[in-house]
Amino acid sequence: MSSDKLKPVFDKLFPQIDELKPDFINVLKQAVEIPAVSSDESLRPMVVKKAEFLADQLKSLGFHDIQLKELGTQPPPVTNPKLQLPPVVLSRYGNDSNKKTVLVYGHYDVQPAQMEDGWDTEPFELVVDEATQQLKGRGSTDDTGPLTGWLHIVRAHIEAGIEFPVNLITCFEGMEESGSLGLEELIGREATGYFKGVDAVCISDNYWLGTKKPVLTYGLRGCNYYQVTVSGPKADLHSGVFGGVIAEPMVDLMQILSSLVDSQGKILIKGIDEMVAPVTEKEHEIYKKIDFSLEELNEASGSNTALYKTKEDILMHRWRYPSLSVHGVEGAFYGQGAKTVIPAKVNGKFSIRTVPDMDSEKLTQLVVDHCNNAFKKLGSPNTCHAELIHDGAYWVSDPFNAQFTAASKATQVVYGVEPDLTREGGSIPITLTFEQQLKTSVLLLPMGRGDDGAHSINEKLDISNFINGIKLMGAYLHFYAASPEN
Ligand SMILES: C[C@H](N)C(=O)N[C@@H](Cc1c[nH]cn1)C(=O)O
Ligand SMILES: [Zn+2]
Ligand SMILES: [Zn+2]
Repeated sequence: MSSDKLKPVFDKLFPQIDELKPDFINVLKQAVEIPAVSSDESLRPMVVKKAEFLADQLKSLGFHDIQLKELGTQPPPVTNPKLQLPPVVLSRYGNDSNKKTVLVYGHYDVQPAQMEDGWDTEPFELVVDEATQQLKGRGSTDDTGPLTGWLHIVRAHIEAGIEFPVNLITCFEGMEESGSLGLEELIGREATGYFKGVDAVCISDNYWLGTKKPVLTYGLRGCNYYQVTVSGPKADLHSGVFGGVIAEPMVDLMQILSSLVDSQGKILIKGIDEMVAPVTEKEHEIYKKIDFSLEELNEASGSNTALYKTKEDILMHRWRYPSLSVHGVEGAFYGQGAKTVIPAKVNGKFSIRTVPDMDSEKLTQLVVDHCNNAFKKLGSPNTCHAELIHDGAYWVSDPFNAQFTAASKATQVVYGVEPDLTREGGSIPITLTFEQQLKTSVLLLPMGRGDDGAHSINEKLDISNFINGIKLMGAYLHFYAASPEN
């Protein structure tokens, strides 16, 4: 359908969204205040509380068949073997057999955040910064802001008296930041149940490449997350008494971790490069068209530490090559001051972003063998164990199908430009499962910008991205509803 035919709808809908801005920000504020950190076992009740908050919101908007689906206990490694996974929030808005059905996925869990990390404001308080016109707080862009956008677009239709163009199903999970544990099985179970008849899946959980140009995303890297544990003495020890006398786990761990990747970002584990799909001639054309620069990367990272200088190299290393990042060490001294301790047991955490055609199981075998060999070479009397914590698949799709066409038209209406077609360096582990189990296409429709600081300190969402992002969701649903194909 042409934009002209939908103009009367947008002329009513968009001013309504503008008018509801304070209410939308208020709902986001309440949601951000719940510290739903999925990786912190002690905060699991908060993750559940946020699911209940969302269920209440959905109920008040008239969503029906709202279900908090339990996923059972969290599999190891976990401290509390009885720890329950947070529920998946399923709900429906509309049930008209003449309309298409769109499933929207988002995650209500967030990454950890503490003032000590260097935040300027309390991470679990949404700060409306009038000077910068930004919303600041953990989850503002990843993914509480975009997730609540789906609720807001329903509210705007109700208030404006506009018929909602599709049947909507929500699938909001609370474990995305921790590997989407349990969700794959739920989708398998519900493919012919709750999710029967889904025509398309839309996910708003990634970011524009830069800060100015909207994008639609057709690819994600996967993520295999590992921990390597080195254990020695029974308890932490005094380094004056035992230093130089016993083998230190932390020293062993540092050597294992430094054998994984070099300072140029080259992965040193043998056999990985051979699994990566070769670069094609045609591929180079894709990078040329993308609006991005080294300067934008430097601005977003707040540094001049880029490993690559050209746009093509940067994009290829973000999108189509694997990377290995070392995240941290559990069990080691990390606070201020000068504690003279020898940690007894340390877990090094690292992950590998995966790309076509890497095989997750084969990769894990290579990683475990590499860590065991690196440890063996040390001749240490300590013990070492390397294991996979979770894995999530990479995903690449066709960016010219009916959903992408609808979203491209919507972007032109809302932002006045044709979006760039991008891939994402991050991961949304469940994307491929939706595509395969529901046999539908998946569209990634990002709301925030590349400099939003997701997973970092001072995470923000520009108010204009929040409001235009909600308009974009609405326009996409209208264009998709009117498109002749699925
Ligand atoms: C892109 C998305 N918003 C996100 O942040 N995903 C996480 C998913 C993940 C995988 N393992 C742990 N978390 C990410 O890319 O890190
Ligand atoms: Zn996310
Ligand atoms: Zn995230």
